[in-house]
Amino acid sequence: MTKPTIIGLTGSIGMGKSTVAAMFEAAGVPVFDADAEVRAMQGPGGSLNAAIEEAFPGSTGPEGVKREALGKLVFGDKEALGRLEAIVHPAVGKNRMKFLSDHADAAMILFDIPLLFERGGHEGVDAIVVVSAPADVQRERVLARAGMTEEKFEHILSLQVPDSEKRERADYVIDTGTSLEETQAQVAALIPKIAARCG
Ligand SMILES: CC(C)(COP(=O)(O)OP(=O)(O)OC[C@H]1O[C@@H](n2cnc3c(N)ncnc32)[C@H](O)[C@@H]1O)[C@@H](O)C(=O)NCCC(=O)NCCS
Ligand SMILES: Nc1ncnc2c1ncn2[C@@H]1O[C@H](COP(=O)(O)OP(=O)(O)OP(=O)(O)O)[C@@H](O)[C@H]1O
Repeated sequence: MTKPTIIGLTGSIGMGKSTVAAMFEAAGVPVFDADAEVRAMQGPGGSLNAAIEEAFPGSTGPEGVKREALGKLVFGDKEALGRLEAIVHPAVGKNRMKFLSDHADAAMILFDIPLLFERGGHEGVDAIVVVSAPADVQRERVLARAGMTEEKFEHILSLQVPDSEKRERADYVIDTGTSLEETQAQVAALIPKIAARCG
């Protein structure tokens, strides 16, 4: 049996990863969403909550991890973020391997991984797709989110490989600074291209 072609989808904060991943999924490509995995493992009864509570006392409750409060603790404190990542990332990696074996017969699968370059995940994928929009569009989108501040946004940006570098390292770039329809058309055109390149 041939192995599925693995697409690694990434992009900086607010660039449109989740939106573009949903477009791939609607086109029939199974999607592994790293952020969604984290949210599930940090939700009510989540498997990571006990370890996170131990490392960050008071950071969880019946609703699971208090994300905004934990974000305030770790975004701005590299050591604290490192401790959180050491709890979260191995669990995400394990789930990704399970997803891969569960979809071993798919022609193509997509990993939506915000920190693909930062964590070296790009080495395990067949095609890297970066979602990107002009910086002013990104800023406007992110600052419109509840609980977001200029300071938090700048700090998160400083933790991520810059958009310009991501674009350079991409096999394909999807522009999300345009309408959703135009982005959708780019996704529809890209799928057969990746199939032809990797198949
Ligand atoms: C600290 C947490 C609880 C805050 O949750 P919250 O819902 O407020 O923010 P959210 O997860 O949507 O992240 C906001 C933005 O920051 C980015 N981000 C999150 N964690 C990191 C990180 N470790 N390094 C760089 N960017 C990050 C996200 O990709 C997103 O663009 C959460 O981000 C978390 O658990 N982060 C650590 C796990 C992680 O690295 N997740 C991202 C990749 S799987
Ligand atoms: N052409 C477009 N393509 C993608 N998203 C768009 C487009 N036009 C507007 N948007 C909006 O931009 C936002 C992008 O958010 P999305 O959650 O997809 O980004 P993300 O990269 O997954 O964010 P994060 O890094 O914070 O998890 C959505 O609200 C989406 O509706």
